[in-house]
Amino acid sequence: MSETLTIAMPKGRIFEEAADLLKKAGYELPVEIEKSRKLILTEELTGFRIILAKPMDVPTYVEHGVADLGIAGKDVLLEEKRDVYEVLDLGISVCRLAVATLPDLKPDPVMPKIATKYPHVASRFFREQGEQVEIITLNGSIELAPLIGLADRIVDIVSTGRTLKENGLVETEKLADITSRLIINPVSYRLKKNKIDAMIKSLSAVVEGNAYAMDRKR
Ligand SMILES: Nc1ncnc2c1ncn2[C@@H]1O[C@H](COP(=O)(O)OP(=O)(O)OP(=O)(O)O)[C@@H](O)[C@H]1O
Ligand SMILES: O=P(O)(O)OC[C@H]1O[C@H](OP(=O)(O)OP(=O)(O)O)[C@H](O)[C@@H]1O
Repeated sequence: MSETLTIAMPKGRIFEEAADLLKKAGYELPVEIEKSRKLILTEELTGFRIILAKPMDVPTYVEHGVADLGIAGKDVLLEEKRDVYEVLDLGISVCRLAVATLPDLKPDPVMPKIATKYPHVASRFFREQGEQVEIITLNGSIELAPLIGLADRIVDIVSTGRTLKENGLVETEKLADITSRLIINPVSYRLKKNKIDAMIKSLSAVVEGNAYAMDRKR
């Protein structure tokens, strides 16, 4: 039997763009993937197996080798620092990690509070800036924190800037540009090198084609 490749795909907003890339690269996805509640799906023809995971958990599945490959946001990789190879910038789910605040807020002069879903990234950033802060970890709706008096600033994803604008917040610093990446388990890469290299090659061609099309649009 030919060896199976298992890929951890993030549910949620990355899924559609990632699925589109895979299809364009010649990897058919199981037909039921759009409407099923199943979390493991196999493409019958190729034996290609897909597990559907929370975006933050994708690197965990790949590090432990239960998935050979995965697709994860750079934000997640910066936060988690897992033992995986990051082999390709897929150029999808483009956004940035940034600091934002209310424009007229008087920050706590002793120990400003920073609300975020990315406590490690935020701690590193403020440590490097030489600023002492208290990190408050939240799981979502981060923009709420300064509005309700829980934090002085936030570190969060900004894409269109609409969420900041509609909540009267302003971006003050950028921490990192973010896109989704293809990650690989180091052992899988040794054992299934040919198949994985073939996938990297065909995905790279699609990513390059997309970037070229974007450039032409500008
Ligand atoms: N507004 C956005 N625009 C573009 N990309 C984004 C945006 N927000 C997040 N992302 C990227 O998409 C990834 C997944 O985001 P998503 O909101 O689906 O996940 P999540 O917030 O971790 O999951 P959940 O909402 O299920 O808890 C992030 O890790 C980031 O790389
Ligand atoms: O700049 P924008 O285009 O407005 O996008 C940014 C928003 O998108 C993400 O939130 P998400 O929708 O994932 O919800 P969450 O707050 O529950 O994480 C992020 O956390 C911001 O809140």
